[in-house]
Amino acid sequence: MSHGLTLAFQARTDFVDNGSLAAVADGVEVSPKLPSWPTVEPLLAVKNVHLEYATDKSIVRATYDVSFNVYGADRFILLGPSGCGKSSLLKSVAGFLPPRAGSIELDGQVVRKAGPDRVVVFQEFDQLAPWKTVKQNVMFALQASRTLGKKEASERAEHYLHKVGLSRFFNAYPHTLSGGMKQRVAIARAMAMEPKILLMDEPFAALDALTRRKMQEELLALWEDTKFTLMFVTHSIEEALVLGNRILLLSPHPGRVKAEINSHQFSLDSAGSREFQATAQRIHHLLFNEQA
Ligand SMILES: Nc1ncnc2c1ncn2[C@@H]1O[C@H](COP(=O)(O)OP(=O)(O)OP(=O)(O)O)[C@@H](O)[C@H]1O
Repeated sequence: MSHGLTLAFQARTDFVDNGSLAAVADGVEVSPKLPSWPTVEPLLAVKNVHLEYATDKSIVRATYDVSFNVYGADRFILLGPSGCGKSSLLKSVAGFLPPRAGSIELDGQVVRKAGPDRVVVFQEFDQLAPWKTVKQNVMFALQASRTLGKKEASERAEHYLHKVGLSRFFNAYPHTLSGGMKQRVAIARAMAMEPKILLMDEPFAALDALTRRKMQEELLALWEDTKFTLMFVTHSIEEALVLGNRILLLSPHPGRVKAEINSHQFSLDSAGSREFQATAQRIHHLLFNEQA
């Protein structure tokens, strides 16, 4: 299956990269100052964001001066070691964690709180209401957010449950589903909201390797189908390369931007290729501060 993006996309990502970032096309080149091309507005603009948590004893800095842009139909990956602030950035974009400094704008509007235009899928299998059926879980989000009335919510829920292969499970309760099926419900519920950006925080990390691979295939097939905008957190280099068209590399705690990489040329089929392995190796070096 091919999920590479068009040449137009390639040009776009190249000219919008910040010259101060190490933009590593194919994992190798640091971008020079680029020529002035027509401007394409980002869907999501994260500018100089510092994130902090105040605990009883101290202030924990989660990220330091992080900037990046996400464009429509990007599969944008946040990749970095444990504790570098990936989930915190996702939470901040979702509107749950206000930046200590800097700004986050979605479609030109400053993000100040959570909203139905940003929906998060988490890693945990207990994201679903256990007392509601699969279909009720999907409908609930649509109705509670006043996105749709009951009839339309029912139709939309069925539509997205079909898409994730759960047509036969509308009336099942979450405890009767496997981990992969629960994640499919969570994905259907999020997609049914038709958010401007779908936020995923290591959604497949708790699944066994075979199911994880299947879910990656399914997510890419969904993306081929609807070309939604995705921001996806992982600490797996392989998962980042397979799923993403652009990858932001973050340094260890507190997270800073190390580099931005174009990875649209890779697919699940290329995972064993020499180019894929070489790029994975270079990312590893970049992440851990070794000579690339
Ligand atoms: N609620 C919180 N209170 C205090 N500190 C927190 C809180 N949540 C996260 N942190 C701290 O912020 C930093 C970034 O955490 P975050 O969970 O965003 O990292 P991460 O890159 O997603 O890690 P992982 O890959 O392990 O999930 C860490 O030092 C973490 O201990």
